[in-house]
Amino acid sequence: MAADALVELENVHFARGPHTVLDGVGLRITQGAIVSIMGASGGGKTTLLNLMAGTLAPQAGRIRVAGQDLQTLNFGDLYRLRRRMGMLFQHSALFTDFSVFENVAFPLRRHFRLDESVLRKLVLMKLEAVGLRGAAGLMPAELSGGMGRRVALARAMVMDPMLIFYDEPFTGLDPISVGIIATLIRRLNDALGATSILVSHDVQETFSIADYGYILAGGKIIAEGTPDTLRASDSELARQFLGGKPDGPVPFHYPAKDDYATALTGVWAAGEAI
Ligand SMILES: Nc1ncnc2c1ncn2[C@@H]1O[C@H](COP(=O)(O)OP(=O)(O)OP(=O)(O)O)[C@@H](O)[C@H]1O
Repeated sequence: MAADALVELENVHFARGPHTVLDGVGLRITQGAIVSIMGASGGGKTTLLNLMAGTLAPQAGRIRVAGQDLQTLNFGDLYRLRRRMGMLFQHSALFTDFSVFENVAFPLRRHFRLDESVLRKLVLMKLEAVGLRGAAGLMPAELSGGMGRRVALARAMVMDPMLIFYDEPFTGLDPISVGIIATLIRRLNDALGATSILVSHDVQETFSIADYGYILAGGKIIAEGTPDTLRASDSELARQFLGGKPDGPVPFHYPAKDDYATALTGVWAAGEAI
């Protein structure tokens, strides 16, 4: 593995039954970077995150994280490695019966036996970093969507992870909250000396904080580079995706057996393709 690569995938194949999701994916994520993974819905981005986190295993290829080959790790070593990873999902997934403080404290309580005073310090430090120390005593139901996402961010960071996965962290937020979350992702990544991998459809916000990006289509990486390189990509697929164009290499129309005029006059059975 190259000296400064924290995550490296080589020729990774992953299928669900007969459906190939990833077809020979290779990528290299540099230590300290924020890297975005983009692509059309259902293209395998979340699958890719799960493979890097070791919660799914590929049918072929290699995945190395922090110099360790995930496929050769035993359960204990994989568990220890995964403890050094943080995750933030689209739905903040806060525990509704726990206060903000207890939500953020949860990973620490689960993995360590800490004095309450130490735990309190660690939790409040992370809540302060996301601007919500004052909300420590609130319940999740009392938070706005943006606040909830910030609490989830504090929880994802509370163990000082080396690697943080974000799956659609901006979805469902107003533009101000999106900007706050994006800024926090960059700031916390740099303050913790972490590496972040970000799946998002929000091209503008993602490119404002990402150092490098990959675009996934048809199970393969079809473009990669800095945000500027990707914006200037001559790949039609990349341009269609980044420009949000409804038609292009990914067609607007679901494939049909007949042309439109024939379909209007034809007869067909229920469920038959027309
Ligand atoms: N648990 C599962 N069982 C069966 N198929 C699945 C499962 N999870 C995902 N898939 C399929 O794998 C493919 C890739 O899904 P994945 O969620 O990785 O895509 P994605 O790019 O993250 O999509 P989106 O942007 O919509 O979240 C899809 O065809 C999806 O239907």
